[in-house]
Amino acid sequence: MTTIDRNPGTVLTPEWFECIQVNLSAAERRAATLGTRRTVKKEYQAAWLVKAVTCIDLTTLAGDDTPGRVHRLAMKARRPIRDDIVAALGLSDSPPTVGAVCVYPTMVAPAVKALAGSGIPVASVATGFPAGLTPLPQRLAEIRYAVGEGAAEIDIVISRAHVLTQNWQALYDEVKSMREACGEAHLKAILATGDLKTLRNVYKASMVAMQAGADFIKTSTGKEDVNATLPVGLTMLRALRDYGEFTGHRIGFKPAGGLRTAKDALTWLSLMKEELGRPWLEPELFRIGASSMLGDIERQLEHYVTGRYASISHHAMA
Ligand SMILES: O=C[C@H](O)COP(=O)(O)O
Repeated sequence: MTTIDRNPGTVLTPEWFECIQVNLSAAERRAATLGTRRTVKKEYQAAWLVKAVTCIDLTTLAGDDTPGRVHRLAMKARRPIRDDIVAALGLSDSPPTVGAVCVYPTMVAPAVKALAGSGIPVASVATGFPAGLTPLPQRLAEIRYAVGEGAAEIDIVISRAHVLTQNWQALYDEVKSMREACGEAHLKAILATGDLKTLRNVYKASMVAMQAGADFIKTSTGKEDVNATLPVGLTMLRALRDYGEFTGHRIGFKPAGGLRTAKDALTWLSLMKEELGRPWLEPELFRIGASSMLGDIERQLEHYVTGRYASISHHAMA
């Protein structure tokens, strides 16, 4: 795995975002053509789908999660594609694994245990996920708990109120304190973009989170009414690119929520490649947060190697 230098952040610099304008119809137009204009076929599509698998944060974030479910998910994370398909793809020497397994804090320990020796990191949501409305000291304590249990990545949620009231200093201070609580664990800042009302707010929140030291910016919790959309993704990637131009730092991106199909994976990979180029097609800089996308990808790969579609019930549900 390539190591990317962590984002040290900057001081809060409103000049980088306060006058930003985002053209909604241009963003929507661009998003609408992405899945049609650029299509990858046959062996290229298979290669892209394998790439997508390596970038998945395989997720379970349900009230009825149990150590047993997390264990099963971890086994799927180790072997996300069936052995016969992997063999037919010629990948048996280095079978793909997923980018990470993402769980609630109390499920970190079983996940770490089940993934021991695999090199697959455990990501934990924290900070009062999904609403983020518990008091800050408890939110920071939750990060420290998850890190103590062995989480290598922490998916924090921001206080949407700070964005909706344009209180950039409060948002910056919050994310910076969370980054400090993370220590060596990487911080992914979930902006919950479906709650932020405008693309301008999405751009500004992205920029403030990066200035406060976020290693990744992530669209959604999967629990908002509207989760990852392409116009939002495009806006966040423009902020990420601008931040890179200002600072020289590469920040990761994670669309999440409602992404279910192989086609979704291909579309988001296309967006990454067009906006940021090849370096962002690696798990160090790109993750897809998904609880139920892997089954469709495996099915498409099976079709590629056998020429037939298996029933969806033949594949694992993740
Ligand atoms: O962070 C990941 C999301 O919670 C996953 O959302 P999903 O269940 O809609 O795939």
